[in-house]
Amino acid sequence: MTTARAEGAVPEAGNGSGTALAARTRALRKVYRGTVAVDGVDLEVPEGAVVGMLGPNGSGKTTTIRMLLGLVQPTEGEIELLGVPVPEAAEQVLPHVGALVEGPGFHPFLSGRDNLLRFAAAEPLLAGGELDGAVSAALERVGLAGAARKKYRAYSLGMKQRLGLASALLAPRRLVVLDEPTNGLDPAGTQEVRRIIAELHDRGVTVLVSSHLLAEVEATCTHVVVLNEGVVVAQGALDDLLESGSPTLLVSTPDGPTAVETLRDHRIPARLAPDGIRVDLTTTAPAAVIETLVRAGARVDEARRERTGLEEAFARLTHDVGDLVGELDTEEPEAVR
Ligand SMILES: Nc1ncnc2c1ncn2[C@@H]1O[C@H](COP(=O)(O)OP(=O)(O)OP(=O)(O)O)[C@@H](O)[C@H]1O
Repeated sequence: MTTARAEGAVPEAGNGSGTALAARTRALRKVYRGTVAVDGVDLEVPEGAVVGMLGPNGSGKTTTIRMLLGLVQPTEGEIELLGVPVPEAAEQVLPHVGALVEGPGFHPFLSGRDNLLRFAAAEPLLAGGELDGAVSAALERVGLAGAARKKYRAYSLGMKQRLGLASALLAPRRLVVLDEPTNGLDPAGTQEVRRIIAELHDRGVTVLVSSHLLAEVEATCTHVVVLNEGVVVAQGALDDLLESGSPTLLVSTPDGPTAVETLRDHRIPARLAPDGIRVDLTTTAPAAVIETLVRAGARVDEARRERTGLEEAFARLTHDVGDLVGELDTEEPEAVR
């Protein structure tokens, strides 16, 4: 992780706890007319980290992010941004926080550039003489310089998303919060978001990014927080999460169902995978798995050890697919969005 200094001025208060956190919540809860959206979330976003927020639909990601930014009032709980409590000190801290959330309120009949100029004028960290330069730099950074004079209503979904990103980057930030930043972007746009996140990270800016794209999170984030039904089911360094799963052996075989049944008979947990079967190696060595299968007459085309992928860890934590070591489900695992 980088130790580079963050952009911009440092807010006066620090959290004084030793481990600096750019954002943290305690027992954060939100209930919407009987629906518990967020249920006691203790979030920790270390300074300088790129934290990916993952979770199935409706798990509370957007609600958590909107509470952090003061856009939704919590039912209960505490929030600190950059070491100071919000909403109490929101005015002091929010200028240091850039955000991309749904519905940023751009004017449809103004150009992208003029929309950004309006936003820039409201940035306490930008002086009047800096507005033009800040807007040009932000447009350049998100690849919109060529379409800066086009009306917002003529923008494609991807261009609108880029403009939202540009508004998050208008002023120097210490924390940037991005809710689904790659929504509506083509592969090139997705690549650019990845580059922008890496660039922010290099400058020491903390990034909190929600995403459904597990591969994206695996490629860009240093830390992960996984939400399920409004509850944090895992958080910490990405590498720790990836290492926490059981080692598995991926066996390519045309005899999947029989192979799984055979292994179960030998008390070796396994389940069907799209490309063969996945076998839990917690208590069994790969050689014993292969020998058991071959003896039972199952064809083994290939066998290789797998590092636990984020998708596997995510599925395990949110129970979106059959539990590898639990009751065997011979149906295809449900796809993870
Ligand atoms: N304004 C609202 N009024 C009522 N219920 C809401 C509101 N916003 C969210 N919810 C409910 O709160 C729960 C969490 O929603 P939230 O949008 O935070 O989840 P999410 O993880 O961001 O989902 P997605 O991945 O689909 O965007 C859901 O059950 C949702 O229906």
